[in-house]
Amino acid sequence: MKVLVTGGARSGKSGFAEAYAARLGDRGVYIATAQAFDEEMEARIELHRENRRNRGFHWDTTEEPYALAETLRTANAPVVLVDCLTLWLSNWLLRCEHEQDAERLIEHRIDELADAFGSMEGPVVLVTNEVGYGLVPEYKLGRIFRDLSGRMNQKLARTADQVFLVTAGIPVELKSQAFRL
Ligand SMILES: Nc1nc2c(ncn2[C@@H]2O[C@H](COP(=O)(O)OP(=O)(O)OP(=O)(O)O)[C@@H](O)[C@H]2O)c(=O)[nH]1
Repeated sequence: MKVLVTGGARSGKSGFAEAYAARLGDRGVYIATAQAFDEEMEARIELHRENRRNRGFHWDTTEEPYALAETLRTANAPVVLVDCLTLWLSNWLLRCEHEQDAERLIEHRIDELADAFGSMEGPVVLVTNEVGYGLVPEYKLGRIFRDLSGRMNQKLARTADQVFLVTAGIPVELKSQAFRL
C-alpha cells in the first residue's frame, strides 16, 4: 500500500499522515528529512517527537535529510512514514545550487526516490507539500524549487495507490486504491 499525502503548510497533513500510517501497521519507522538550523525549529522538532511518544504508537525515528531512496529501501518495519519530501527537495537544492546541472541532478534523485517508493512491499506513507498555488517566485531558485516540487509530486502520485490532499485539516481522497491515473 503506497500512500501520498499532500497539502499546504499547516494544513494538518503531517498529523493526518501519521494517524493514517498508524492504521496500516502495529509499529513503524518515521523518516524525518528536516534539519534544525535554529532554536525555533529545534523546539518544533522536539514537540513532534513528544507528540509521537504520547500517541501510543511505537515509532522508531530516522533522521535523513538526503539519502531518502536508500533509507526507504532499507527501512524494516510494518509501516514506514516519510515527512516530508519538499524539505528533502530543498535540502538537495541548497546543496547543489551552485552546480551547473543542479536541476538535472535533482531530477535524478527524484527518479531514484520514485523507484524506491514503487518497489516498497509493505505500507508506506509519504508526506509532501503543494507549493505552486501562490505567485510565480521572484527568484530563479524559487522557480526551480516550485517546478521540481510539482514534477516530483506528479511522479509519486502516479506510483501511489492512494493520494490525499489535506486542506484546513480535512483530507480529501484524490486517488483511491481502485482508481489508477
Ligand atoms: N529532524 C527531525 N525532524 C522532524 C522530527 N519529527 C518531525 N520532524 C519534521 O517536522 C516537519 C513537520 O512539521 P511542521 O513543519 O510543524 O508541520 P507542517 O507539515 O508544516 O504542518 P502540517 O501541514 O500541519 O502538518 C517535517 O518536515 C518533519 O521532517 C524528528 O524527530 N526529527
